[in-house]
Amino acid sequence: MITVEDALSRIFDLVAPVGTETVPLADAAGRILATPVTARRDQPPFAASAMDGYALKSVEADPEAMFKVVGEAQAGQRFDGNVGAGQAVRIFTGAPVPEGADMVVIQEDVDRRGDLITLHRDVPDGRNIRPAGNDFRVGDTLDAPRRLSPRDVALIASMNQPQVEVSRRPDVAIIATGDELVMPGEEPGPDQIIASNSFGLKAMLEAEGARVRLLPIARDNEASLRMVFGLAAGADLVITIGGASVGDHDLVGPVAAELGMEQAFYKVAMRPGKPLMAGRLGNAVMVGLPGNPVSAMVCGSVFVIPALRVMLGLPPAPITHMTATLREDLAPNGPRQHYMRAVLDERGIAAMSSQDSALLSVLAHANALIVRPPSDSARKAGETVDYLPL
Ligand SMILES: Nc1nc2c(c(=O)[nH]1)N[C@H]1C(S)=C(S)[C@@H](COP(=O)(O)OP(=O)(O)OC[C@H]3O[C@@H](n4cnc5c(N)ncnc54)[C@H](O)[C@@H]3O)O[C@H]1N2
Ligand code: MOO
Repeated sequence: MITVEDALSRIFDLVAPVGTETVPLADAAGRILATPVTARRDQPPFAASAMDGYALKSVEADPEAMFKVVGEAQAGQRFDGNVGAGQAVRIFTGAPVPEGADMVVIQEDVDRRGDLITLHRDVPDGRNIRPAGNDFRVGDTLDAPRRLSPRDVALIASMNQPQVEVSRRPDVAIIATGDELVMPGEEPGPDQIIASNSFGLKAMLEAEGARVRLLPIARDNEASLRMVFGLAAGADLVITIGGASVGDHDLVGPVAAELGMEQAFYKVAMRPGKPLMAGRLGNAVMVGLPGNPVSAMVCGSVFVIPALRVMLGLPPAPITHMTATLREDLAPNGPRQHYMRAVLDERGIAAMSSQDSALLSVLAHANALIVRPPSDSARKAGETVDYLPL
C-alpha cells in the first residue's frame, strides 16, 4: 500500500491538460480560462463624472460662488464645448467631464434658479471625477489559468472581449459495476440495491467542469465489463466504481489489465478508499474507485478532483486542508490516513458517531472530513485538526 501523497503524485504523472476551445463570454462562467484576456480599451475611456451635479473649475468653487449653466453632459452624450470662467455644465453620473472643468459639485450642494447655480456655504473638496483608465488600461490583462467567476466575466465584458479561450471540458466516462445494481427508478430484485455512487460522482465532477457520461451498469462478468469499457472509447478519463477489492467477483483489475491498462498503483493507505487503483488505458487515464459509496465519494474528492483540475489546465495541487478546533475527543487512528465524516459549526468540529463507509446518510449530513494522519495519537477536545470542507 502506498500513501495518499504518493498515490496523488502518481495520478498527477498520468494526467495532462486536454486542450482548449473558444466560447462566447455568456457561456464562460465557471470555465477555466486558458489564455490571458487583454483589455481592448481604457476604462473609463474618458474622465467621467462619479455623481449627478455640475461640472466647473475647482479654483472657482468658493463658498456661495455663482455660475451660469451653459449646457448638459449625460452618459453617452458629451458636452462639446469648453467650460469657461464662471460657467458650469449640468452633468450626470458616467458622463464625460467637459473640457475646462476639473470638478463636479453634487446637486445637493447647489441651489439652482433658471440657468444660474449658487454653491452652498460649505463646498466639499472632492472632485467626483474618475480619471480615464483608472479601472484598467488598454493592454492590461486578466491572468490564466483561472476559474472564471461571475466577477471575472463582468471584467472581461468591460474589456470588450466577446469570447474567451477556455479549457475543453474533459470527457469522463463512469462505469458502475455489479450484479446487485439497478438504476434509480427501476424495480430492484430482492437482492439488489440502487446505483448511487455514479450519480454522486457525476454531480461532483460536473460541478468541477467535466462532461460526464454515465455508461450502462457492467455486470459481474468479464464479457459485460469488456463491453462497457468499449463504450468508454474516446473518454479522457474512465472511472470504474466497485469490483476493485479481492473478492471472486472483483473483476475490474483483471479485465482492465487484459484491455492493456498499465497500472500505476493499486491500494492506498487510506480509510475509506483502500482498494483504489489508477493507470493508463489507451489514450485515457483510468481510475478504479472502491464500491462502498462513501469510499467512492471520498476518493472522488481527494484524487479525481485534483486530477480533473490538471486536465483543465490548473496546476497540480492536493485539495486544500483547513484547520478547526475539535469539539469532542478522538480515539487514536490506525495505520491508514482516515477521512472522518464530521460536522463543523461555530462551536468547532466533531466526528460523526458512525464511520462505516457504506453510509450515505451520514455523508450527506456531514459538511467536512477530518483528516487523520496514519497512526495519529488520540486527540482531545480543544486541539486543532486538519479537515477538508465538503
Ligand atoms: N476480504 C476483504 N474484503 C474487503 C476488503 C479487503 O481488503 N479484504 N476491502 C473492503 C473495502 S475497504 C472496500 S472499500 C470494499 C470495496 O470493494 P469493491 O471496490 O470491490 O466494491 P464492491 O464489492 O463492488 O462493492 C462494495 C459495496 O459497495 C456497493 N456498491 C458498489 N457499487 C455501487 C454503486 N455504484 N452504487 C451504490 N453502491 C455500490 C456494493 O453493493 C457493495 O455493498 O471491499 C471491502 N471488502
Ligand atoms: O476503504 Mo473501504 O473504502 O474502507 O470502505
